Amino acid sequence: MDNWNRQLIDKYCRDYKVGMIIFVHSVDEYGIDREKVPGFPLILRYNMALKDYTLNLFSDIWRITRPGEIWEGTLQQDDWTVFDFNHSTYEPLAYAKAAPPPFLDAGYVMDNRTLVSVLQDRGTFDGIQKVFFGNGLKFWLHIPVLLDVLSYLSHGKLSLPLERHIQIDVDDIFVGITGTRMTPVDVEAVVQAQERLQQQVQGFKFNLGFSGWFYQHGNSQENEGDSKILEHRHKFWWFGHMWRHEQAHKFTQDHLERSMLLNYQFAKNHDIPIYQQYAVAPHHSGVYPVHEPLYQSWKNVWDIRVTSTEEYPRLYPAWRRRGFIHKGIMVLPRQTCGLFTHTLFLDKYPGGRHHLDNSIQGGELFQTFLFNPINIYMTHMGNYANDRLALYTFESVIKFVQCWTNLQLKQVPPLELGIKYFEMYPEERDPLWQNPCLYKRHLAIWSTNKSCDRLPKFLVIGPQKTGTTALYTFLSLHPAILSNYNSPDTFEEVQFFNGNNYYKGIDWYMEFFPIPPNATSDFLFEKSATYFDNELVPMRAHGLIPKAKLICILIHPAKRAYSWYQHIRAHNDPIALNYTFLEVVTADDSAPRKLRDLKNRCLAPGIYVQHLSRWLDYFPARQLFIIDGEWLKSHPVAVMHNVQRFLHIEPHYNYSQLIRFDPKKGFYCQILSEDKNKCLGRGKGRLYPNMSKEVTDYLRQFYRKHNVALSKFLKKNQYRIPDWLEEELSH
Ligand SMILES: Nc1ncnc2c1ncn2[C@@H]1O[C@H](COP(=O)(O)OS(=O)(=O)O)[C@@H](OP(=O)(O)O)[C@H]1O
Repeated sequence: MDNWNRQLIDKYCRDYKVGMIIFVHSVDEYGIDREKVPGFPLILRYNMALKDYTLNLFSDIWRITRPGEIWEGTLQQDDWTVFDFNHSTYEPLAYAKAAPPPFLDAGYVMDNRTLVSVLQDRGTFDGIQKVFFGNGLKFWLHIPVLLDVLSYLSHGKLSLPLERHIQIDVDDIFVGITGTRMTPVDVEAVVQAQERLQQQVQGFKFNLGFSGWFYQHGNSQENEGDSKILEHRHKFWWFGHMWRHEQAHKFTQDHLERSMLLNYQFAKNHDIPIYQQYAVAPHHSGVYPVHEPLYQSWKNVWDIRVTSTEEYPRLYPAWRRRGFIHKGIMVLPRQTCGLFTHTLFLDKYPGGRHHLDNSIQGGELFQTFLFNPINIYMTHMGNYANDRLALYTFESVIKFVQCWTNLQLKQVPPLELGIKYFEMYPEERDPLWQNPCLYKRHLAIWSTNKSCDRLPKFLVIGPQKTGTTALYTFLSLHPAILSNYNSPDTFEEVQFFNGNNYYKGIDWYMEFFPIPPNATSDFLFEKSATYFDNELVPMRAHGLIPKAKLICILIHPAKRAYSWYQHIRAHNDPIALNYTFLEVVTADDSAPRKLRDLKNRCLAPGIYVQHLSRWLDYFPARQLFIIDGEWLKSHPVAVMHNVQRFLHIEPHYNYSQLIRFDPKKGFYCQILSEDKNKCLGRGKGRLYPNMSKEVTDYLRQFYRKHNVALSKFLKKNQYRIPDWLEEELSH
């Protein structure tokens, strides 16, 4: 780094007490095995092979990481950097011994001293705290160390809690083919393992999921195993499934409720304690993508409030899994423990036993514990039978976690866990619905009678009062374009992606669309003029219909604001009736709150550049078409020609045969017959006085900088500049 930049960074770090974390790579140049750091009493020694790694017991950095153990044996990489220093600012964080390099030169002399592989600089030398890692994060122990370093250098701001909540679901406790199910000795082993785990995980109990129909469906020993489980039933938590383990998405609510009721009755008959308000669905089916009847049946039969899945937003990558709340049911992310329905024996473990052991000893499973304050795991009954792979896995990883970390493991009932999760991650409460057809796994657990063809291919996004209804009407005249059905509340607008309708889910949304007779050539669409300026809509629309095209209309923002004011006056808005347009747009901080709110609702949508940028954060510019609203009024035939080209729609219609200017209305209207037109209602194309010069000047000033920015934005993204904007900027 050149000197000037380096000085700037150093000053920044000193002034704001910002620390540095430095990963030092060994120099890959023959003959260079050590270097002095210029200006520092520090020497880097390169390309070392190390063994027997240990942490400095006396460092005050440790929070999550627990020092005191030795990671024995030779470490994998042989290009470690170690640190020699000569100043009290330095304090070792980790040490190791030198291991013989893989290719020994003649005359090689083993260095038996303790070598420093992670070094803290307390900042007394140059005023900046630093931590040097003599290698990257491939060595597992550097990951918890890094977490502690982050916490330390951020003065506690970047810290994960020490508490780790754990829940282990044993799914399908009676389900499994003969020969793979639990026998009485397996059940005893589970009970004993649970007792051991209770010493390490406060409040621990296995959480057993059952489908009653399968009870006593194994061989005689396995049936005894089933009875044994019930003998011990009060030692566990239980959660209900479908009676015959059905995949929820294939069934109606009626069927699901009957199935759940049978299972419920089974639990009652066998005195199984079910009071946790938790359930999971076989194969994640119906949880996500959401099958509404499952949620409803859960509520009706079991009063379920919490569930978990690996499928939201997608199975891979596991670290991106999130939760959401739907219809009052908390859906928590479930973690991967490395055991699946089919992994029944340790020697059949995919990739071999060492693969599982690596995952436990610092690898994926260990890191899952490390990074997630809340962990829900699931395995199936078969992994508790036979060689009891699940018990081995969980007991080993918990032991490992306790050996190398200070994490406090505990378990709380699922409802409490759900509440805790969303207190920790409130931003995850709202779901982000995605298109089930874009992911094979989701498609496989989505109802076969649903189809993504019932989702729009394009959206007219607004903003309000720019001519969106006229465009909607003109579009609907095209034989290959099908609009949504009307909503009883919001008429031709569905208003799904903004506001509370979004929480009703995608089934609700799809009900607004016909099943297109020809899915490839037909274009479903909807227009909701309030989409344009809503903060959440671009993200949500992109989540569900990322390939959709978008159309928006821009008129002069002052004109738009005035039309909107007239619109809400016509709808008897008390504030708009009480205040003139000038009073609304010039309301300052001392004005009543309701007036200020109205002003904001009136003017904010017209800051077009802000909203358009947000849309382009999610959608590529080529998917968005911008119409000059003045042209839509005066030359709608030409505009519709361009819209059809943008949509690539066939057949290409000449709109002069469909619409014509109606002198009485003063706008273009649909041609019904030679002498009859059908125009938009009285609410569109209202008559009202012109804006006063005073308010025109005021708004011109108000929007000036936004319009300048808009023009730059449009140019940058290769859009045509609307005539009204050209003219505005020429003033
Ligand atoms: N063909 C045709 N017929 C009638 N009106 C037309 C037409 N083309 C554009 N306009 C202009 O559309 C304005 C209403 O805009 P919107 O339909 O977007 O309003 S809304 O947001 O849906 O309420 C409406 O605004 P006002 O003039 O203020 O009523 C019209 O100027």
